[in-house]
Amino acid sequence: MAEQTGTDELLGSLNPGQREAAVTGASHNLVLAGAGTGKTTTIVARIRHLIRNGTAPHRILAITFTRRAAAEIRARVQGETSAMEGVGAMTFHAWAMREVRANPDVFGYDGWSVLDSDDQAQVMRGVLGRGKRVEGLKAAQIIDVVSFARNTRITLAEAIRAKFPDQTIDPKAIGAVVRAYEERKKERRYLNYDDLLMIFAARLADPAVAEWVGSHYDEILIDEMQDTNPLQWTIIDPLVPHARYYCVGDDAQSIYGFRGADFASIHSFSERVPGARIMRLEDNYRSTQQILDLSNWLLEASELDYQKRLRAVRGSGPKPELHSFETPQDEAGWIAGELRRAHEDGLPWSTHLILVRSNYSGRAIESMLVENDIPYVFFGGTKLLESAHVRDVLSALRVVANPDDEVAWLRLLTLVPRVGDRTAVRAFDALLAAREEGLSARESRARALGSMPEWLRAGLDAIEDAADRVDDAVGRAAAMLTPVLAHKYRNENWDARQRDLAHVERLAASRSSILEFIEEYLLSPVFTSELTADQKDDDHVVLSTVHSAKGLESDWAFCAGVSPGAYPSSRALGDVDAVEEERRVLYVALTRARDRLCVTRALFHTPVRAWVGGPYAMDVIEDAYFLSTLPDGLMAETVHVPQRPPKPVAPPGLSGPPEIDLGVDLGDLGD
Ligand SMILES: Nc1ncnc2c1ncn2[C@@H]1O[C@H](COP(=O)(O)OP(=O)(O)OP(=O)(O)O)[C@@H](O)[C@H]1O
Repeated sequence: MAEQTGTDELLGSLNPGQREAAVTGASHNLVLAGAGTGKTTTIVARIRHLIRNGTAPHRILAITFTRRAAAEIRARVQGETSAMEGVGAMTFHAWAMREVRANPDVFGYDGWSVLDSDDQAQVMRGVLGRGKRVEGLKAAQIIDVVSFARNTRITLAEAIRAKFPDQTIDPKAIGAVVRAYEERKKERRYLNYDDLLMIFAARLADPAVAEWVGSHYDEILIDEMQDTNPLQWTIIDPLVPHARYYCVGDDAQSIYGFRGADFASIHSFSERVPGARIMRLEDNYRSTQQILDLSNWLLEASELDYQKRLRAVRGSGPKPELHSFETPQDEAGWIAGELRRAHEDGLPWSTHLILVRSNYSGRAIESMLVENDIPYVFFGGTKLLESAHVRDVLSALRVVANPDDEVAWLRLLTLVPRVGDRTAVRAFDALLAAREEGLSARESRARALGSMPEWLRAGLDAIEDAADRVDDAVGRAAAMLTPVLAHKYRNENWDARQRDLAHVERLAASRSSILEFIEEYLLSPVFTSELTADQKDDDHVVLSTVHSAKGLESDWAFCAGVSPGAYPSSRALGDVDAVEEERRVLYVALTRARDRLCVTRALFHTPVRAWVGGPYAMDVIEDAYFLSTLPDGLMAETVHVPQRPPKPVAPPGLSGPPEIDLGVDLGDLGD
């Protein structure tokens, strides 16, 4: 294809390398670049450039890693002009879901419902409870290893060896359990996230289907290419002859290996996508050179050659700070204090980003932010559709959308006062029997739920009547269950939970079916605090797990919990690839700050030693700790010794232990 020539004002602000990457005329392209070098900026410029040169927005598809990234690309492409509206931007799962759901004739599986990980574990527990056992593994671990096998396209036996190298578990027992689980899924018409990708990929293997799907798009852009896995490649490969690919990635930011991502695949990109042009960007526009020196050092300390040395366009700034505390509480308290001080000095809350390793470690910071009245959004906190009260309401919608959905039925039925597990199972069996006789869903409910309160049947019928107005259906489900939920959650913040239900109703507006709505938000979740922040003060601090921090940046970034046993995680020790992935997690965290980077850690706290635990001794953990070889001069170090109040000394007249009668007064029992 000839190089395109139309211009967009955004192109004028790019450097020559970025500009070249944005206007490339090659059919397939890979932009391979380090943190903060403008990959997202370049994708946005590319899409705008394509549209200016005549590509219809709806023929452009941008695949992103999260819903948030998709929304950002859409917003930045559109800018002020409606001419740019209509670009598809979504995750791989959302894309697969959309194609599969929109074309049941091509893909099948109409009316099958998608389970999230908790529900999958529930189904697996059901299988394990029926006499099948795997010593040493929990339901969720078996689900994980199956998913790993499918995403990396290896056998279950290989996945078991990779995931549990030191454990003596019986692979045959896992095999038997997994077979039973798969049968159960089929009976109940359940799909999981991987199934959607597999259905899409399996049909794309038919060249006629690939040609047809490819004909919907002129260009498919993929962000965060380093985190694509072999299963996703089975979707990418068949479309190579039919669409143009524009992929963007950074091998040093690959942090999803544990889910099967294979960053090496971007090194063989030009073999997999013949004729692809590879372009590199090296100038970092985000951070000061001192922040990049630390990040560069971290990568250079690796045995792998990442070939990355970031240069700061912005020049110098203060050294990154390293703050050591006695306990995680001291650490969180100091961060909250810094934020408050900065705010009092006139800096907006949005100046700050706090990065944590896990949801669990985020909670300590979260409670400190609440205590200090600091508005925040937590990317990585509770997912809206996974919180208990929302799942309760969704169960009523799910049984209407898929009457075979056992997990949802049992959840719904056990919400009914005085209905326990046994009664719920009996009612479900009666429902199945009625359906097997050929009764409709509504007739089956009328027959099988005879002993249940009238509101349940009437409520489900009302939801079914509104099934194609999904927000109305959500409203009806919430109204039906409000009395029981208000009681169930009476001591657990019911008011806030009710607000979440109103959010769910709002999100459901304009969705075309219950299943589509639920799947969309299960596959690309929103966090509860994202929704409440919309309504609250717009100015807020962002607290994020590093894994949810892709693409984020801020003037000040606090990387919390950078302690021995956390970087690398002691669970990764002994596995070279896993330790390397831990390095990249820290690299992503360090490269988020523009001006001030504060790395914090709790060093002397004995419970930390107890938590890290595992088979490794503390000296092994300390040796592996990335910052144990930190050269002098890269960071400004402060050790915070807590100021404990002095112990009061008693005057001499008060000393000498008195003898105190510690016995209880027995009253007249002693007589
Ligand atoms: N040519 C440029 N001139 C000025 N600023 C730029 C330029 N390119 C990018 N930037 C700015 O640099 C910052 C980083 O850019 P961007 O987020 O696009 O990088 P990225 O490569 O996607 O980063 P990461 O992979 O680390 O998330 C942004 O604030 C962006 O506005």
